[in-house]
Amino acid sequence: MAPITLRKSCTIVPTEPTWIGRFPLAEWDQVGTITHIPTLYFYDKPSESFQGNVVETLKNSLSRVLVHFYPMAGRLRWLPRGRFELNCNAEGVEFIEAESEGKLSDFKDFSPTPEFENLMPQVNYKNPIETIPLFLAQLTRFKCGGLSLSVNISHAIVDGQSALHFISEWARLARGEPLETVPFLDRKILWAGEPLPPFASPPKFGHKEFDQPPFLIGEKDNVEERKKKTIVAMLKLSKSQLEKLRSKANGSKYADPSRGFTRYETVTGHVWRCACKARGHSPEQPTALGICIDTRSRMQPPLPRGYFGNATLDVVAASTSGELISNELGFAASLISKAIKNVTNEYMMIGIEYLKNQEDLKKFQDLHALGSTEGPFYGNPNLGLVSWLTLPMYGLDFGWGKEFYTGPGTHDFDGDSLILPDQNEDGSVILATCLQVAHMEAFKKHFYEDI
Ligand SMILES: COc1cc(/C=C/C(=O)SCCNC(=O)CCNC(=O)[C@H](O)C(C)(C)COP(=O)(O)OP(=O)(O)OC[C@H]2O[C@@H](n3cnc4c(N)ncnc43)[C@H](O)[C@@H]2OP(=O)(O)O)ccc1O
Repeated sequence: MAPITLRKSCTIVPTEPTWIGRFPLAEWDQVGTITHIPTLYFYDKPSESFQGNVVETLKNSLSRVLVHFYPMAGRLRWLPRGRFELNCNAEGVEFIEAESEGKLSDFKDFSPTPEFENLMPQVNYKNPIETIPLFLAQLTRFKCGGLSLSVNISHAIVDGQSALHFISEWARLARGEPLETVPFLDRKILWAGEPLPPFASPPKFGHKEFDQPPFLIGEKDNVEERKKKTIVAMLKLSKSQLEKLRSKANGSKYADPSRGFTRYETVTGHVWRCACKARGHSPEQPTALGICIDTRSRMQPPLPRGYFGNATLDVVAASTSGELISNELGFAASLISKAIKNVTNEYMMIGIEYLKNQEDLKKFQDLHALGSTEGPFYGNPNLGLVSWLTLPMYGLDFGWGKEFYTGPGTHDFDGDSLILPDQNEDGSVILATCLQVAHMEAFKKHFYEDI
């Protein structure tokens, strides 16, 4: 791919004074992925009808949106016992301008490749955490007049729902529209920095997600698996392939006829089985599947509209490869469905209480990007499949039209997978999966042949 030249980098601060001070974070902010998550938006050359200056439009609206979302302009600060808090100090976010000699058509299918790295603002985690911006954006202009906008947002501050809330309000302000949903900033609603209310009766703990996920039989840790070379594939399932899989799952004795399996349960069950087959596990191999749940509507009472933070919880479905493969698809889907149903208000509160009582949170933090060998690992023999099916992913219009392609940035950790709706809105879905190179071809074969 043609080289990309970084032209300018600047710090954007809120356009008005914002609240300054210590901002306690919730337990869910401080566990799981605490590094940045990149996403990329590609735009055709802005049409003549767009009168403004692209860079100035982006920068001005960014500084205005930061007034409402001022935590994004702050910095993290480590606390004792593997905890951290936010310092709301309005130090700002980073905005980078770059140029490419290439054309957008050089990207064949926009599958994340190592070249994507140059389109994304990089974060150096070797720098002290207090110096790292929580939001970075890079605008790259291509020779053909097309643009890419990549944003890289700290998962320690927000989950997918809140990240997309922030970005879409940024775009609204850029278009000259008012804010649609004022962010709800107070994380005390999730007991950030505060004790939980007492439980009415002694809580029953059944949280498998805090256990170490299984290792490959014969290995005493996951060190070797973490070192294996990985590759990403974007695999499309058409509407008819989805329907075929769903009727297969719903036709099984494990299906609940009153409800049927959802797309997520069906596809995730299928992916889990295919991964076990492709990895060539022995039948007794234990395997865990990580499921990310948005708790906003599951909490009692539900979290306020616009809750801005991390409100997701990871839960686990567990089985053995032999059980998953020898049983029909409905079996895998039913394990996923049960793990999700298990998440009641009490379950979530017990989980938060458990984290509050931990001596150190480091072992629950996924510091992949730091090359750490600690933190949960959902690579072989496990898998993590996050749904982006209902995230408002598409249609980011800053005034020169919607993007023609949006996608996740690079992710190169074995087992990390996402399922997202196809941008064409034709009822198909895309699985973005990262597996070991040694397993990917067999996985693809099963993924399509076992439908
Ligand atoms: C930091 O910067 C970032 C971050 C990110 C991204 C970060 C993340 O990945 S955080 C995690 C994002 N994902 C979630 O939060 C998961 C949300 N989904 C759930 O919690 C789901 O409930 C589930 C646990 C995955 C289970 O899903 P499902 O089996 O589909 O069951 P239901 O949710 O009950 O749905 C049933 C049925 O209803 C449809 N539906 C539900 N909600 C909606 C909706 N809002 N709109 C339309 N339809 C909805 C659902 O699709 C189901 O129907 P099907 O036909 O699909 O069966 C990124 C970028 C950054 O910068």
